[in-house]
Amino acid sequence: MSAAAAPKARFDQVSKRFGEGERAVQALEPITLDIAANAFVCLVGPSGCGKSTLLNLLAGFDTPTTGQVLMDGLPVRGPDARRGVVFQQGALFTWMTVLDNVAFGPLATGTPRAEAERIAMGFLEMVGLAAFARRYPYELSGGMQQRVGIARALANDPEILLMDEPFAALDAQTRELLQEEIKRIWLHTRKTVLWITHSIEEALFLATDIVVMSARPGRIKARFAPTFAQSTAPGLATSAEFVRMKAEIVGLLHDEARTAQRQEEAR
Ligand SMILES: Nc1ncnc2c1ncn2[C@@H]1O[C@H](COP(=O)(O)OP(=O)(O)OP(=O)(O)O)[C@@H](O)[C@H]1O
Repeated sequence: MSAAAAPKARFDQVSKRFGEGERAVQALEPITLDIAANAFVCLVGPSGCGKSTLLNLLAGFDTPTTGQVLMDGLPVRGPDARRGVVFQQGALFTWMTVLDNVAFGPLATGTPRAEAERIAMGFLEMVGLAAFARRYPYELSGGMQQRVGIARALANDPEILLMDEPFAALDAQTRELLQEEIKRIWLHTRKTVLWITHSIEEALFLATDIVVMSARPGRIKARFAPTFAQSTAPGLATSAEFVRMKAEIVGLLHDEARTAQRQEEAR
């Protein structure tokens, strides 16, 4: 019998507490979570349950209070290019062209300019923005800027993509189109992804693994393994299995959202 494949990333009994004394916030209870290589993991949970905290710990932006965060079995000690991060707002360099934004990572690691631009153009083509390479971010819509952000993250050839509500600021139509694009890119690259969303439909559409978190202090309440990420067929959201799973996750989140609301009111 073959041993189970080692996870790409692991949260090993990771907890996080912010601050000291009476004002301290226990953001995460000890959490153990494996992220398999090539998985598309979506974190869902009520506001303030610690989703961004978890993602930031894996990014290396912060350190756990207890436990450890591992990538390929080794502790994460700070940000590095093997993990690419995309935030809610693209955080592009406003003074650089789209091409230079995407070429920035390869240039920073010493890739000659011609080669860096070739790499950047390849990813701009992948997100459908090759024609906008010489434009500046302010000339692009919010959705286009997010696509540049994704191309920029991919250009660094990270082993894991960390996406903190990357589509939250977009309108519903743009969001749907970008979800299709992300699915296409994931099917093509099979990058390991950790993705935060408040949209259960988005999670069902994209994820191979949905992790439902409880209200703060964050714990893992349930996990689901939907199969819709493998399919680009139209009408997935109306299939019986999609509707059933969505209802189950909505039900689980309902009580947690109530608890989170009460916590907010008590603050
Ligand atoms: N740097 C910090 N200092 C103090 N408290 C913090 C800090 N960062 C996060 N918190 C608190 O930790 C808890 C978890 O926050 P986090 O941003 O991880 O939640 P989230 O699930 O991503 O929320 P949302 O869905 O609203 O983005 C919250 O109560 C938040 O106020």
